[in-house]
Amino acid sequence: MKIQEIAIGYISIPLVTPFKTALRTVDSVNDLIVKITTDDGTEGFGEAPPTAVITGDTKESIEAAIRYYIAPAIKGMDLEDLPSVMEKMEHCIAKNTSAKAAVDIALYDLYAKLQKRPLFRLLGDGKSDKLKTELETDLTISVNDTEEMVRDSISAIEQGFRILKVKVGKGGEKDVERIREIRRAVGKDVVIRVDANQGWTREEAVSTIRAMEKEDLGIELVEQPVSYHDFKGMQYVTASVETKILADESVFSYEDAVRIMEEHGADLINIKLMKTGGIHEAVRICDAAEEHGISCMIGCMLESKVSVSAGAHLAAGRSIVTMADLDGPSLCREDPYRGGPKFSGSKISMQEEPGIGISHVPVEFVMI
Ligand SMILES: C[C@H](N)C(=O)N[C@H](CCC(=O)O)C(=O)O
Ligand SMILES: [Mg+2]
Repeated sequence: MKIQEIAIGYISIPLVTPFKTALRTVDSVNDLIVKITTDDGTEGFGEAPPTAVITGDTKESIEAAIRYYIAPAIKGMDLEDLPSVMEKMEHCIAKNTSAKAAVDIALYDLYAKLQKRPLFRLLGDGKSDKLKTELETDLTISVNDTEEMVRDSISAIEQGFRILKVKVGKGGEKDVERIREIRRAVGKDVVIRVDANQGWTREEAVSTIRAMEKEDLGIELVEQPVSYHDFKGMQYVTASVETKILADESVFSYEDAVRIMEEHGADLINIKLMKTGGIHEAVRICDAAEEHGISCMIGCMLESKVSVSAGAHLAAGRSIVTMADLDGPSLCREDPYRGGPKFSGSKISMQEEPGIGISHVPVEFVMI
């Protein structure tokens, strides 16, 4: 099957509440959607968010990378030789991981449709007994005043979430207060993950995490305590606290992941398709993590159901993925799509439709 047409469009979905991290505040998802059609008329869909503060990718740069570099490089190629298509895409332009992810997701969607199999079954690591048909995602609690975060946490529990991903990174002592009050309000059985989004210095990270340990706040993990390029800082924090440290913004590529694993820059890794440039590189990271015995999370940026579903397929297929931060659709006020995994509160149920499963994408596409 040859790649015949590539088209792009945009989707805009308001969020239930503003999404606030140490890095940014946003109140809607505004993502590029890509549609790729093969010469037999099969369609595959992908998505990319412009998360400029993390990936460096903007709406304009994502569109330009696809229009002027990726599309001309891969049009006409045979999808059955997927590794060659991926190699061509990787080398036609450096970085631009969100643009690559959107195209990679659409290509994997098509590839699995051509095999008439759901993507998660194709991505399985051979341990068929480990394939998951249901995932549990956490829900993000934005960083705000403590009282508001407590209210949001209680509301998340009332909606059926049992795992909270609490955003901090805005003042160490204040962050300890935030987590203390949330723990007090939700009780001891709720899992609390803490994400500092690079908001602390090394010293602040260690003293803040130790304070949480001293108060026995029961934190499952702390995500990206320090700046993404402070590798020594990541090593220092990981070695200095009992709590597990999860690398997010520090790991984009396979090489980043291997360095973190071999040089103890973190205990765990958060794989996001928008950082890896899609499923192809993400699978390589899962393979390496398996070799090193390092558990992974599959996370998402502020994305809607097309690309978050692709992340769910990867999480379901790979046994080394033990945690899901795939709450993009839950943060959106509406679901404009049809088909694909079912997102119902904290539960994500995989379906047996071929490909990723998304069948209706209400976007005006323009051929490029
Ligand atoms: C949406 C997801 N739960 C999340 O928190 N992702 C962030 C980055 C999201 C963004 O700024 O778009 C993360 O894990 O750091
Ligand atoms: Mg994070």
